[in-house]
Formats: sequence, structure tokens, C-alpha cells
Amino acid sequence: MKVLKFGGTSVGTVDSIKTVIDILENNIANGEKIAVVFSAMGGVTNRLIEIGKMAAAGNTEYIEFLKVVEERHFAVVRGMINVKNQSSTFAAVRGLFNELGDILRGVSWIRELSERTLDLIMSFGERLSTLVISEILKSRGVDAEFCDARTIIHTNATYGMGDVDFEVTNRQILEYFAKTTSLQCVTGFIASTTDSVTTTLGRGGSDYTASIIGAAIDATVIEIWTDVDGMMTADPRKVANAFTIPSISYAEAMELSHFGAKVIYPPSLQPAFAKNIPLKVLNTFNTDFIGTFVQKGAEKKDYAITGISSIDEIALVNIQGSGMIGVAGISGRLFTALSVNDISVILISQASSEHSICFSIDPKNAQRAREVLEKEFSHEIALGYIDGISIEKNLSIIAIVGEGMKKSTGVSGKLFSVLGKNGINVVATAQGSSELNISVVISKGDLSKALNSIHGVFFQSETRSLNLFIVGVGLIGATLLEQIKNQTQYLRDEKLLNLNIAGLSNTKKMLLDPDGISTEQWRDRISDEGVKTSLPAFVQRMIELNLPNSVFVDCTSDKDIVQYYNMLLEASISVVTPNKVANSGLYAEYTALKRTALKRGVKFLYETNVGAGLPIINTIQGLMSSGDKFLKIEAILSGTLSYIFNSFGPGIRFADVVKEAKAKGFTEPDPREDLSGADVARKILILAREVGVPLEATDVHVAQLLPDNCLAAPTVENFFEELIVSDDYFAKLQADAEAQGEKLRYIATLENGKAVVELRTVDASHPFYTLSGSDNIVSFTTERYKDRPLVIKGPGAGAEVTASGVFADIMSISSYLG
Ligand SMILES: NC(=O)C1=CN([C@@H]2O[C@H](COP(=O)(O)OP(=O)(O)OC[C@H]3O[C@@H](n4cnc5c(N)ncnc54)[C@H](O)[C@@H]3O)[C@@H](O)[C@H]2O)C=CC1
Ligand SMILES: N[C@@H](CC=O)C(=O)O
Ligand code: NA
Repeated sequence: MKVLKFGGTSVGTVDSIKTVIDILENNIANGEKIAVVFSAMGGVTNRLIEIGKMAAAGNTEYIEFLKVVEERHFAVVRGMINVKNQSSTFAAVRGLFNELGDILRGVSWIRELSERTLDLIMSFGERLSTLVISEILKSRGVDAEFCDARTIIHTNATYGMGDVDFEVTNRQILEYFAKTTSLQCVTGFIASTTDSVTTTLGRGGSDYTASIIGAAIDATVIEIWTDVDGMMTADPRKVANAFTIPSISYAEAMELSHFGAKVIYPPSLQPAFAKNIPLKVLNTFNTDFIGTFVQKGAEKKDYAITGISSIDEIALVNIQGSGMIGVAGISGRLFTALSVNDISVILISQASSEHSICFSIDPKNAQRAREVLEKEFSHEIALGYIDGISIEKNLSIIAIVGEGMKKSTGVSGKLFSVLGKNGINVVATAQGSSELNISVVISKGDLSKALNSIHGVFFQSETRSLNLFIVGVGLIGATLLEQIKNQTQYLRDEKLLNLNIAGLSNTKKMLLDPDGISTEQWRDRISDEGVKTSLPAFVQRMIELNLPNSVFVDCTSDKDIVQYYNMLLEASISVVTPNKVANSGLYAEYTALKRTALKRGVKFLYETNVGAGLPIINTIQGLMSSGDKFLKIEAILSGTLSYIFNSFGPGIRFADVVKEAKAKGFTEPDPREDLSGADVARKILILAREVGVPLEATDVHVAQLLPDNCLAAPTVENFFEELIVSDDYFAKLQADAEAQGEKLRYIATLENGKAVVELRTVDASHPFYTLSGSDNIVSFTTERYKDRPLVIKGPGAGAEVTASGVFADIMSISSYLG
């Protein structure tokens, strides 16, 4: 025989009861022998408690409240039983409400509501729902029978949570079921003492009823019908990617529920577990879904862990002192004192040094725990053997649970590594030798981020998310968004990666949305929903959101924005940028950023600072890491100047070529930076720093390229005018070079710790002679590349190549996050 149990929401409305009836009739049609346990209609138990309290307080409004409850039951009768059969059910329901009304009147007279009376009042919830549903079934021709569990399940007289007398109960259940062939509709949650006083079974009560009956009659399976798709890998309200666990062992279910998974309350299923009766958790509102199968042994799973659960709010108590080392009995006294005072301990951790013990408790017990322990150890504290008791609050516990951990190595490594990569500090940790659960205590503010990132790494086949916050949607920023848009599907399918644009800002408006800004509609959304741009507010909001795998992408050339980099890195947010300002500022600031990134386990990536998408910085970093030494760097580092010198010639105005370079997206937002040599100067400065030469910007010698009038131009417009004025100057430079069979090249050199940037002419034998378009070229002479330098060459400016370099940096973060 199968035992089915339907919870409060399943029997909460006429519609849901219709589904319940369908499920039952399908079972009958399939020839299944079944018994059914029902909870009270959703919300009724709480209402009855409230009504009881109102009555006890002498508040006669309870009568109105009771009428509402009555009406809910009548509505079901009206909605589900045909008119000619309704009257007897109405009479029975009314009879129960009359009885309940009498009891409540008594309560209001004597102004007292004992636990015992409350149990009696609550019992009406299950008695009413079960009565009504059994009558519905009968009216549809099913041979159903109402079974008041008080006649078969007996407990002691502990009201609120009766202790079941299994010997008597099991015997009574067997006798009862032996005598009947009708479908038994059993009231959940309620029982009675042997002298017929009503009791209740406590938390998870109706599940318990189903489990007691299932175990007594050796049911083939117990089906718990609820309003969710079974047990999930994590709380879906906290982890959007959580999914149903198809199969779970009793022990795993126990562990998960201990840490807050509310779907079932496994302790109440203990009788079924003891008899190895499997259990299914099914959804009344999604009957086709397979739900979760709970059974004794663990099945082979696709993942190393089965689920993740958490407790939102705990306090961590730490007791430490040199006097605890090697002294037997300290922990015995500690935990006895807590238990005597009814303070339940959630997690315990003690390192083998025995110097301290820490444990977590419900924060509402924190103050009491301190008092209890200060009293218990007053002697040791007075003598200085114990330093004292410290209590830390605003903490959460996360537990990863799974029998699979026993067989696979690296589970805890993975857990701690993902926490580390997301900058989440682990305050305490515990793992039992059962290897079923690893628990970590973390700051409450990191809970959501931790749950999501842990879920991401352990349930790998799901798509991981990188949360991007992009500031500056000019040429590079907008091209990056376009490239992301075009790659979205590929990255989802092939890399299981979702690039979530969680924030965007231009100079006027900004928009942050953790649910993502579509790359199809970002322009509309930022203009419709954006608020006035404020960089500090943007940064603060990002930090508050505390999303896992966050990346700040600075696509501006703003000088002020870099002041936030360190703060962002400190908050464990990676930074990716083509903006050269940070790395060409003070050397101390440059190294500070690198140090913070390292300390926080996040990335600070800026490949596009030099040579746009060309792999220049990465190449240097690779060579440096592997121990190579740089002897000389010679390079053309300006796409703009390269383009100009490759395009300028007789019959062409210099100013027009500069305009062309600007139109092609090669120049800096302010082209004076390119033509003054400043852009190249900062690039060679960055390269110098990367190869270990600690230069400041003022150490770079920049030979002037422009005539004074151009350099002095106060605006970009004015600059172009001055370029026109100086056309002859440029034409002469070009003609002189050409006359020698040479070409103009703006070359940066780093040698012997000195950086120089100057305009040179090179002949056809020089490797820099053959450049075209916006090509950059970098030649590295190192100890390993001494005879023939390592050369990197290619377009070194422009929207597509730069945005793709930024994109590549973002992708490298995604692979680092694993
Ligand atoms: N264009 C290229 O080939 C390359 C550019 N870069 C760098 O990329 C960065 C962006 O360059 P482009 O896109 O070409 O310039 P752009 O001028 O087209 O775009 C920059 C955008 O940032 C916005 N912006 C400036 N400050 C802002 C702030 N505080 N908040 C929000 N938005 C702000 C501007 O309004 C502009 O729309 C610059 O740092 C540049 O040096 C690096 C390598 C190559
Ligand atoms: N303006 C720069 C762009 C790349 O950094 C250049 O011209 O090289
Ligand atoms: Na580069």
C-alpha cells in the first residue's frame, strides 16, 4: 500500500483540492491501494492559534475570524459536492464549528489557553479538511472513509509535541487497517493520549503521521505532496539556478533540513526511514514533475555534492586561553552548561592546538550563552587560564552536503577556493568525519554571493555567470557590448558562461540591474530607466550588490575613475580596463593596485593599455613569471601615429590624415594626447613597469613631435586649425625622409632603465620600415630572445581590436573563476 500526504497548500483552495482528487482517482484507476493523510487547509492552523489567543484575551472579534475559517470550508463543499449531496456535509462541518465555538467560548470565559486546549483547538484544522475531502470522494463514488488519527495514534501528555507510543500505535494502526478495505482519509498532525485527550505531533506533524502509518503498515512508498518541485540543490529564493535533486539519501535529507531546507522535515520521517520505506516529494501544482526520491542509500550522482543549505543568522562564540591546552573536561563542562540552559549548538569547531573552542548558536541566545559561560568558567577566567568569551554576530552558516564527498577528493578545496576567489572570508569551518557535510561560517553580507558562487562551481553543468559593470559606452564600450551580444549564444552553449551586464554608465545616466541589462536593448534601457550618473553611487551600489564574479570594466579615459579601482579590488571585484590612467600614474599607485588584486584574489587586467588587443602585456607577464630578463624594448606604440605616417604624403593635408585617424577610432578621445607623444610615453612607461623598471612618468624622455603652436592649442578644434597652419612643417619632415629612402616612425625605446620616445627615420633594412595601417610593433630583446628579438606586430588601435582585447581579459577572468 502507498501512503500519500497532502500539505496545507495542496488542500488550500477549491482548485488545488480538485487536483488532489485527480491524483487520488488516478491512483485508484491504476489499481493502487492507498491511504491518504491531510493537513489542515493552508493557513488554518495559524488562524486557529490566533483565534484561540484572541478568545483567551477576551477579544470577541475571534468570532468573526472563526466565521471566515468556516466559510472557507463551506466554499469547498459548495464547489466540490453536488447540491443534492451537500447538506449532510454542511451539517457535519457546522457540527465541528459549533463544537469549536463552544470550546472557544470556554476559553474566553476562563481567559486561559493551555497547551492542552490549544492542541484541541488546532485539531479542528485537520479534522475539518479531512472530513470535507473524504465527503467529496464519497460523493464521487469512491469508497472513502474519514479516519480520525486520534483513535489510532497515541502519545504521552506532552502537549504541543506528543511523544508517540509506538507499541500501542503500531498495534492499533495494524488492527484498524486490517478491518477495512475503504480508502482511509486520515487526519494529519493530531493524536491523543490513551485516555482520549487530544494531542499534536509538533513540527512536520502531518509528515510524521504519514510516516508513522506508512511504517506501521509497511507501505511500499510514502508520497509527500507539497507546493514545490521536491527538494532543491539550494533555496531557490536565494539561488536562482537551484534545481530539483532527483534522488537523495535519508542522511543527506537530514543534513540539508538541519540547515534550513524547509521542504520536508526529515526527523518526522524517521519511522519510515527506520523501515527503509522510500519517500517521494512531489508537487501538487506540477504533477508531471518527477520530484525528489528519498531513500536509504545514495545513488550515483552527477555532482560531487547533493545540495547546499544555510542558516541566515547565527552568532559565533569563541572561548580561548592557554589554560585550555591539554586540560580534559573543558568542552564537557562547556557544552553541559549550554545544554542545561537549553542553548542549542549549531556547529562546533576546535583546532588541535586546543587553545580555543568556537561554536555557533542562535543569536537570540548569545547574551545568555555569555552569562552562562562566564559563570561556569569564572574561576579559570579570574586566574587568566581562559581569556574570556567573545561573541561575533551578523554571521551565516553555509553547509554543502552530499554522500558523494566520501568518494571524491578536492571537494573542500573547491569550496574554499571559490570562496577565496570571491573575496569571502571564512570565519570558522567544521566537517564531521561522516564526510557528509562541510560547513563554513561567513559574514551575513556575503551569504547570497557565497551561495551562488558555491552553487555555480559544484553544479558545473549549469551556466556560470560573470557580472559585468561597464562604465563608458563610447567607441570601445559600445563595441564591446556589440561583441558580447554577438557571442552570447556561443558562450552559453560552448562555455556554459553567461555574461550578465549588471551595470552600465555613460556620462549622463547609469543603470544597475543585477538581473541583467540585455545587450539588445541597453541603449533604450539606460535612457528610459537610467538615473543621473554618479560614479561614487555606481561603485557603492556595486559593492552593496555583492554579486559573485563581479567585474568592473572601465572603458573611459577618465582620470578620476581610477581612484575607485583600489576600493573595487578591495571589495573583491575584478577590474578590466583599456584606460591607461591608473597604470601611468604614480608608480606606488600602480603597485598598490597589483598588490590589492593579489591580496583579494581578484584580477586587475589591462592588456589593451598597450597595443590594443595585441598580446603585449600578457607576453611580458609570461616571460617575467618564467624568469626571463628584459634587456631592451623597441616599439611603435601609437596606432594613430603609425596610421598618420603610413598615410601622409604629397598632396594630402596632415590635418586631414589626423581627422581620418580619429574617424577610424584610432585616436584617444582627445587626439592631442596621441600627437603630443603623451600616449606613447605612458605606454612605454607601463611596459617599463611591467618588466620591472620602476619609472615615473617624468622619467620618460619625450622628444617633441609637434611644433609649439600645435602643442599650445587649447581645444581640439583649435588644435586642428594649428595643424593646418603647420602643414608645411609636416610635409617637409615627410619629404626629407622620403628623399633618403626612409620612413618616419615614432619609436619608443627602453634600455638600461631609460625610456625615450622620439621621431626617427628608418630605412628599408629596419624591421619597423614595413608597417602599414595602424600597425604597432614591439621588439623584445631578452636574455632568452637575445640574438633574434621576440616581435609582436599588428593593428594597435581601433574599436574592434581594442574591444576584443577587453573581451579577452574578461574571458580570462571567467576561466580563472573556474
Ligand atoms: N580607441 C582605441 O583604439 C583604444 C582606446 N583605448 C582606451 O579606451 C578608452 C576608451 O576609448 P574610446 O572608447 O575610444 O573613447 P570614447 O571617447 O569613444 O569613449 C569613452 C566614453 O566614456 C565616457 N565617459 C568618460 N568619463 C566617464 C565617466 N566618468 N562615467 C561614465 N562615462 C564616462 C565618455 O562620455 C565616452 O562616451 C580610453 O581610455 C582609451 O585610451 C585603449 C586602447 C585602444
Ligand atoms: N590612441 C591610441 C589607441 C590605443 O591605445 C593609439 O593611437 O595607439
Ligand atoms: Na595589448
